[in-house]
Amino acid sequence: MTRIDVPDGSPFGVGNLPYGVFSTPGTEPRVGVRLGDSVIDLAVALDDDVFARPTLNAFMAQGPRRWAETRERITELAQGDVPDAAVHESSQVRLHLPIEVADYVDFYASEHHASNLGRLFRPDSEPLMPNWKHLPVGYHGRAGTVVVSGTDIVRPSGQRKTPADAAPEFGPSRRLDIEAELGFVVGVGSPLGSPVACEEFAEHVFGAVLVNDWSARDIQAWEYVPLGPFLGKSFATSVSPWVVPLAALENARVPTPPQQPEPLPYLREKEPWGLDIEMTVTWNGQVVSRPPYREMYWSPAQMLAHMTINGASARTGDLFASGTVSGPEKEQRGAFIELTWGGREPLRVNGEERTFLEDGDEVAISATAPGADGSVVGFGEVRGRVLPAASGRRSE
Ligand SMILES: O=C(O)/C=C/C(=O)CC(=O)CC(=O)O
Ligand SMILES: [Ca+2]
Ligand SMILES: [Mg+2]
Repeated sequence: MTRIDVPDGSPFGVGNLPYGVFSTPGTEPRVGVRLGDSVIDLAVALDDDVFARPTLNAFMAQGPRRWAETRERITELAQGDVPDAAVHESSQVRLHLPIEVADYVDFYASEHHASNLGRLFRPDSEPLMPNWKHLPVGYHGRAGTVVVSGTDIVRPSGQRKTPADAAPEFGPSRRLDIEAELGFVVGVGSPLGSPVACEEFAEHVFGAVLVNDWSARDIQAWEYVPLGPFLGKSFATSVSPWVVPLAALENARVPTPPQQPEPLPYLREKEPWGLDIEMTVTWNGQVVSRPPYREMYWSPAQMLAHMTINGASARTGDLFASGTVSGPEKEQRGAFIELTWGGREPLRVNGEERTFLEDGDEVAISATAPGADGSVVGFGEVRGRVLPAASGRRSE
C-alpha cells in the first residue's frame, strides 16, 4: 500500500482530483485521477471496469450521482492508503485524449475579444453585432480534429486573400494564431426536443478542460463570410489532458459581469456559473498574456441552454468551448491577433519579434482556480508546437 504525499500548495490536491486517460509503456490507455505528482489507476484502485476504458465517456454517461459517489471514494483513498499497483508517477505516464469528442461547438463569449475581433475584421462596422448581447454566438466545429496537449500542429495551407489582392492564392497560412479558451464536457446528454435549462447545467456537464483553438487568420478572413469559421479553424483544436470536475470549481463560481439588456427568460440564470479562473499563455516559454475567465459575458450554463433551446440534443462527449478569453487590458488578450493588433504591433518574445506563429514555436496555456481553504485548483496545461506546412500536391 502507498500513502500519496501531496506537495504543499500542489494544484492537484484532494480538492481537485481531475480525471484523465493514461498509459504506461506496454499497457492500454485507461482512466486515472491526478493527485499531487501521482496518477491513480482507477480500474485497479476502485476495481471497476468502467475505468478500464480508453476514454471517460462510459463513466461520464453514468451521471452526477455516480460522479459524486466516485469523488467521495477517491477523496477517502487519497487520504489513506492506495494499492501499490494503482499508483504511477505522473512524469512516467503518457496522457491521451481523455474523451471521445461527440460534437464540438465553439462560442464567442468574451465581450472584449468579440469587440477586438470586430474592429480588426470589420473596421467599418460596429464592433459588436446587434445579436451579441442577446444570445451566446457560436458555431459548430470539427470534433474529429480535437487533439490532446503535446500533439504537434502542422501549419495549415489554404486560400489566402488580403483586401489588397485581386484574387486568392494558395499556400501555408502566414497568420497562424491561438485562442485561449475553456472547454466544457457534457457527461449526460439530453433527448431531441428537450432543451436543457440553465439550472440543469450541473446535471449534464461533467467538467472543464483548457482549449487552444488554433486559428489561421488569413484563411479565416477570406472564407468566413457569411457562414462563419470553417477551414481556418478546423485543422486542429488542442485540449488539456486533465478534466477538472465541476465539483472542484465550487469555490470559483462568480456571477457574470452585468448583462444589459436583460437576456430572454431561457438565458436568465438563478445560480451563478461565471468562473473566477486565471489563465496564463506562454509563447516559447515567455508569458505573453493572463486572460481572466471571470470577465466572460456569457456563462457556460447559458451556453448549454442556448445550444439546446431549439430542441437539439446533447450527447455524452460533447465539447463546447467558451470562445477566446480576453480581458479589458492589453496583456489579458487570449489571441495573438489581438495582442499584436492584427500584426501591426509585434511582441518581443525572448528577444525576437513575433506577430503570428512561426514554425517551431510552442504555445502553452495553463490555468488555476481558487479551491477550498486557500487551496489552488490547477488545470495543468494545453501545449502545442507548430510544424512546417505539409509538402504535397498544391495548386499554387
Ligand atoms: O469575429 C469574427 O469574425 C471571428 C471571431 C473568431 O475567430 C473567434 C472565434 O473562434 C470564437 C472565439 O474563440 O471567441
Ligand atoms: Ca475560438
Ligand atoms: Mg479549432
